[in-house]
Amino acid sequence: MSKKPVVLVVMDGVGINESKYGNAVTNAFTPTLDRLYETCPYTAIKAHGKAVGLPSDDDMGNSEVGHNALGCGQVYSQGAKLVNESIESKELFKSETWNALVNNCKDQGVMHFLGLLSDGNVHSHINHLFALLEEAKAGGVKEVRVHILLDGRDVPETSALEYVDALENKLEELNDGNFHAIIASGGGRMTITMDRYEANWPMVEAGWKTHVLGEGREFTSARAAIETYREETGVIDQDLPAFVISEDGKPVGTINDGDSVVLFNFRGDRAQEICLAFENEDFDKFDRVRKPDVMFAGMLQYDSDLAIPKMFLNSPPKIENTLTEYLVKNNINEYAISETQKFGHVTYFWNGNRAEKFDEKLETYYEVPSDVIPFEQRPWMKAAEVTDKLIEALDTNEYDFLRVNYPNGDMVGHTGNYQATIIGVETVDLQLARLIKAVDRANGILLVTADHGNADEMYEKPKKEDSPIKAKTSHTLNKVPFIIYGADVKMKDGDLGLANVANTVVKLLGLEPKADWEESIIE
Ligand SMILES: O=C(O)[C@@H](CO)OP(=O)(O)O
Ligand SMILES: [Mn+2]
Ligand SMILES: [Mn+2]
Repeated sequence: MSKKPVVLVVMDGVGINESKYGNAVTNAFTPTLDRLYETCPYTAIKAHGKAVGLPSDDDMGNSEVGHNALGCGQVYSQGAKLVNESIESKELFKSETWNALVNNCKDQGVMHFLGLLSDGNVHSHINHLFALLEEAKAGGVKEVRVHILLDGRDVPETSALEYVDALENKLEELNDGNFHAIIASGGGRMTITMDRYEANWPMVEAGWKTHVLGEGREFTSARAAIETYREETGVIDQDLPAFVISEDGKPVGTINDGDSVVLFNFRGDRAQEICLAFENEDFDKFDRVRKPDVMFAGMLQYDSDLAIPKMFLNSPPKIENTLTEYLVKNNINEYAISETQKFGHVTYFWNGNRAEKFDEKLETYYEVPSDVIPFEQRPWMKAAEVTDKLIEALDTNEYDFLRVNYPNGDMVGHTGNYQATIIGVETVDLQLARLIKAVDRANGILLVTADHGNADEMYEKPKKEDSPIKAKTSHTLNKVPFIIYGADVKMKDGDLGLANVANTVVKLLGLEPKADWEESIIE
């Protein structure tokens, strides 16, 4: 077996885009990446759509599906697709869980729907909410409250009103003498409720106050809240403050004993914390003030090892037979590192949404705490600290396979700040330069890739030639690089994607490629 350690770098959100327009990758000063492209075998691989198990090729890639594909070598139907199918076939509404939720609240209580309101299809889809509303009415539910998280991160940065209007129209169409559904609360997805990896619990606390307790600045409609906040703050949708809808000085939709609550997001990282707040008896992350006795369910089970949440409307994809599982069986010693914002990406998503390790001895995780600050103010994030630790690990010569996620291209890219994103990409390039030296010392192999694009397209495509520049905050449909440094190998041509990486790693580690995975990228 080869003794060369393999180091894999995920440059989160760094895709390949031929156009230089608003391209914070090609317009950044990246001497290291440039040198790698000039001197190493490389190819471009798919990171979006069907290649990563999404419903269609119009779906941009994202970290969950990207890391799943990288870490398991197979293409699984992902949450977005599974939920579409179970809604279309009506399986979801025949489920015991759905019927229990409806029966729980139809005579006395209220049904609450909470989630991200857009058609981004990364965490949720507005059509799923519409189907839930229709079926709640058909099932005899009389009172419904909708708690909306505004997106602007998977969809254009100031598009919230389009989705709010669409929802208000839907509610108007459904409301009659027997059915009464209204928006009750909301706020930007980066200010309340949707924190991840315990980076910022106060965000979840703010969400709890808004949705459950009905405490916060009051407005008569979601539109009024959004318009007022936009005027007062000038921030984009994801950062809009929280709001509570009230009538005659009273919030219209607090969450109370006997109610049913459905979190309609299907992706797990940003869904788990609020689930814990609803479900855990001995919860200590913040003072809930009041914990209503509700029937709570998620669109999916977000973590099946830890059973979060306990009730769910769809089973998650059962991702099995992963790279880590195969490597630890072969006694390969692994090391995984990132900062908080992407820590679960290189551990939990990488291992097929698995929180537990396969082998405590052979898997080492290291998390560098992220800043809690808008990342356009610190586009370098914790990249240097992450590299320090990674180099330290590599220098021990104890690890055979090391992986790292640098969040900069993505997390800074999502702010829509072009200048900061260029600095983010340059930061990653600087880390690659440091890593190459350490890889040389270890006589190792360095793989450089990404999970999807983001920084490669920082401006929306102009509608007309002279349209003003509009920032783009979402991921892209572009391919991502796959570069191999330190090994004399030949790349295959053809239609390759993220799922082809696992067998490539296996080959470079000198192991037998797995026949039931997508083929390796190298001959
Ligand atoms: O921030 C997030 O939640 C998503 C975008 O919705 O980004 P990523 O998939 O890169 O984590
Ligand atoms: Mn990502
Ligand atoms: Mn992202």
